[in-house]
Amino acid sequence: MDIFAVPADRQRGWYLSLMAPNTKGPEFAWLDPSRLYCNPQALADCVQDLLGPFQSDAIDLVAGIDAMGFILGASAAGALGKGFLAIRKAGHLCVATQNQNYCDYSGREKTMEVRTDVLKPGLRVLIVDQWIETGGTMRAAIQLVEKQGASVAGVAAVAIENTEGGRWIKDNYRFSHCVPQELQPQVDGKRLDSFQTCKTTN
Ligand SMILES: O=P(O)(O)OC[C@H]1O[C@H](OP(=O)(O)OP(=O)(O)O)[C@H](O)[C@@H]1O
Ligand SMILES: Nc1ncnc2[nH]cnc12
Repeated sequence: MDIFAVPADRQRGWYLSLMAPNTKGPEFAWLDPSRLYCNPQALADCVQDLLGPFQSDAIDLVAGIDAMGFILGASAAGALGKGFLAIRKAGHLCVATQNQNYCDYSGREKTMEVRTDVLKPGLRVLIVDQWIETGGTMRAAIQLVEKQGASVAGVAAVAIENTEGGRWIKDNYRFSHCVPQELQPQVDGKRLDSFQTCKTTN
């Protein structure tokens, strides 16, 4: 697989085939999307697809979730000409923070935090993360933004799995993702046909 190759037609979600399957076992997420960020056209198209549904929406600030959400979030902020707020896993920020406990796909209890000197009522925030599986992580980020009185303008991730938490997000917020309808069953089944190519050529 040439990870820098770009197909001539660049069909919607073409870059999703750059995502790599988990080869390390059940303690890890079932795939790693981050190889697509190495291809500049893939990253640009992914960010454009994430921002498409928000074209006519007012967004004041983009928030990205620690860690991989920083990459897409900061890219989206740059594309929009807006600032970027880091929502962090707890224990890193040396300033006053508000915390939120949550549970993610790993089943482990976690805490995330955000600084208290940026968010305020009236601020419209687009929250970006790499992936939404159970939705626990994104829900915690939403709670942090809303607890400080800001509003969630939308939620964006490469994929939103069809889980209870994923559906809750789609039912309650404006959202975007990059998965074409015909690929969604593969995402929900946690196995992409494109993994076959990874296996034979990597
Ligand atoms: O919907 P959920 O079940 O809550 O899972 C989604 C979260 O899990 C992944 O991050 P992870 O914590 O693995 O960390 P990383 O971003 O540092 O890779 C992903 O990027 C989301 O942040
Ligand atoms: N990065 C990721 N890839 C796939 N599934 C996930 N579930 C949570 N994070 C994920």
